[in-house]
Amino acid sequence: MIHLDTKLVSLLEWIHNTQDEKLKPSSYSYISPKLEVRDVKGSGRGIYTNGHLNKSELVIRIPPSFLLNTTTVLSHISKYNTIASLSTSNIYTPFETIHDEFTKIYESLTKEELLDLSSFQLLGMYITIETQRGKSSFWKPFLDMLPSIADFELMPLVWQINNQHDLLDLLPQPIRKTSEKVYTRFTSDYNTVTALLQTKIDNTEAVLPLDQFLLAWICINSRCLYMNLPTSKSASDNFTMAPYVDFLNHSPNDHCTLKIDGRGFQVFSTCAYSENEQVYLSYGPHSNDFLLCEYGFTISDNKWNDLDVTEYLRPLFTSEQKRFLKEHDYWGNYTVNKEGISFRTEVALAVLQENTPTESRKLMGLINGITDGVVFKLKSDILLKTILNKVIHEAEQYKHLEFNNETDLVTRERKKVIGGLYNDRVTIATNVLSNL
Ligand SMILES: C[S@@+](CC[C@H](N)C(=O)[O-])C[C@H]1O[C@@H](n2cnc3c(N)ncnc32)[C@H](O)[C@@H]1O
Repeated sequence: MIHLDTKLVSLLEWIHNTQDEKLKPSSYSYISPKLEVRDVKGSGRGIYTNGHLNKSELVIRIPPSFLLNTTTVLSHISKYNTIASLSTSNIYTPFETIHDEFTKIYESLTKEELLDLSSFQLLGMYITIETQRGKSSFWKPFLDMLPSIADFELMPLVWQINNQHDLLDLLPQPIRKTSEKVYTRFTSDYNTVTALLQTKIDNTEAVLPLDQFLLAWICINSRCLYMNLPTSKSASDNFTMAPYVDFLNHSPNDHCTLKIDGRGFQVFSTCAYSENEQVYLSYGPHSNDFLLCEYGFTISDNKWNDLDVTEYLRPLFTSEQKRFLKEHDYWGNYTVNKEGISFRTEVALAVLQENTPTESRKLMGLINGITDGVVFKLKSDILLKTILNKVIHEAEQYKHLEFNNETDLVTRERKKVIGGLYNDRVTIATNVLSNL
């Protein structure tokens, strides 16, 4: 039996709220009675079956009004604002509005200012504010169930915000770069929202504390699901947060599938389940490097792992070779995985063998798919062997981190995960080497 805590009970009651008279019975929220939320060691909460599930069975449906995205946020804000045109007719918003110091901010935002924000910025600001509004927020049952920052202690973004450079310095270089990009995205969003609020209020730091915006931003990043929205400006804005669906943990293999239509967000099983099985969703074909930087976790034997060898190859190109690669869109992102080398890497290794690549018919033959590039293979393999041996040699020096015995438990777990990333690198490099 699971312990259904009171917050979960409130969430379920809220999700099943049928006050929205515009909803037809067929589009009411639905959570299969054969599902339950349980704590899962090492991965927060997850969804389990408590009975047999058939293949292709509808297991969850969350109607549009309970999805948190630009459409619903703009509809809710427009209740405090004269920007009626931002409200969308099929979104239920409570008839009674509760006014407080925070809703004054909503009142003061113009349509242009709101529409200028990206989805991440708008939702980051909204979640940070609504969390502080407590009981006055329509979204309280959902916000109460979001994780805490402690759930993201493995995420390098958190180390960076806390200035833990000693840990960041231990990361393999390509992963540092990935994490740097996440940090840049975060700071840009935080600065944009802060700058906007500074034009409205005097106490921006109190309304938008860095740590709370950070948590909201990470929750969005790790729980958003992509769907087309009428209010989105770009493809990257097309996402939603979906209560309850967001308890699904990731597995590289699909165990359920999503369907999005006018009735909202629906989840169907893609295989039969027995009782007591965890129901997973694949977040995408993500390597451990990506999962750690974007979601704060890694998985063992991840079939999507790859090894980025760009930094080993980059210094070897002459300026002419570099220009050639750029012109043909093959500059950077050179990877190998357990299956072998990517085509980009194969092209890069071939280019290194041609002093005047623009004049090489062999090279163009390879790029255009006319030849199989076998003429380059011998030298490519020799160079690749040198690089992979270097990767292994470097990684061997950090692998021990996986078995560190730090007294501080958080540091121990963080170092373990770093050691695991080096181990992943050794595994891939060894695999590729054995096939050369
Ligand atoms: C969409 S949420 C899934 C529900 C989440 N476990 C919770 O407690 O709310 C995504 C987050 O769950 C955790 N997670 C998901 N899949 C995981 C897995 N396979 N192993 C470890 N943690 C996982 C990570 O913290 C990730 O950022």
